[in-house]
Amino acid sequence: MTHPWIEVEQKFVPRPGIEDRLKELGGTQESQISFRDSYYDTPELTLMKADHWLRYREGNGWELKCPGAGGSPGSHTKYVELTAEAAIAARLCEQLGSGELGIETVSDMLGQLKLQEVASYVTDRSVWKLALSGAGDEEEPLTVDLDTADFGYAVGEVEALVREEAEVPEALEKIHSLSSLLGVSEQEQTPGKLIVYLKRFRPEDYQRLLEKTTGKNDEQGSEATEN
Ligand SMILES: Cc1ncc(C[n+]2csc(CCOP(=O)(O)OP(=O)(O)OP(=O)(O)O)c2C)c(N)n1
Ligand SMILES: [Mg+2]
Repeated sequence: MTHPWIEVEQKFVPRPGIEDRLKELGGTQESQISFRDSYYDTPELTLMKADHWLRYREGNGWELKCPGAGGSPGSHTKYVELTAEAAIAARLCEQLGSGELGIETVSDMLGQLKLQEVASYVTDRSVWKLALSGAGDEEEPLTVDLDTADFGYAVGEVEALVREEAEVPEALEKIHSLSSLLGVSEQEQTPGKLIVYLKRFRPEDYQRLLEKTTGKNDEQGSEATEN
């Protein structure tokens, strides 16, 4: 079986003129897309509290982001993204302590696992690719996503996808270099769309998430602010 991708990313607040800056740095706009994400969890937010993020992305299907090994110090995050339904189903059973359900499609297990929709919104995304000068031809360029959610929140992210844990430090170095060229501060803690959505529209759930027991991801939770 192929390893799932490890997604290493840093979010930032897109400042005016960001597209011009990306062009100056040799970036090219790859696509402009629009998609709806619907996030699911138990009424107690068991998954999110354990840093697991289950969503249905229209056009892509089910996706589950789980924490990568080793934690995520600083302002970046690192997640393993599962997209194979059987793998997602197995991880959900494990995480929710339900034992084997004998069901391999996520839609069919929602009811038994008490998973319900907690957020749903459309994102307009402008996708940019940029190779840092000095990087070899064979190097994967970095991706910069400029997102605007339909509830009026804009956020950017610099992202690298790697296959192996050993590639994470190099990916981080590249992300930090590009972030600094884009004028993104190392200390910047920019919340993602879902966190801002919960804060605005599901404040009780947002509080529940903030009150989660101490763990390695608390630093992200406690420092998140809505800009
Ligand atoms: C306060 C706080 N913020 C973020 C997290 C982590 N987190 C929150 S929601 C969440 C899931 C949503 O991930 P995100 O990258 O923000 O979504 P999006 O950019 O639309 O998807 P992509 O196309 O990149 O796959 C995570 C990992 C946390 N645990 N606590
Ligand atoms: Mg992201």
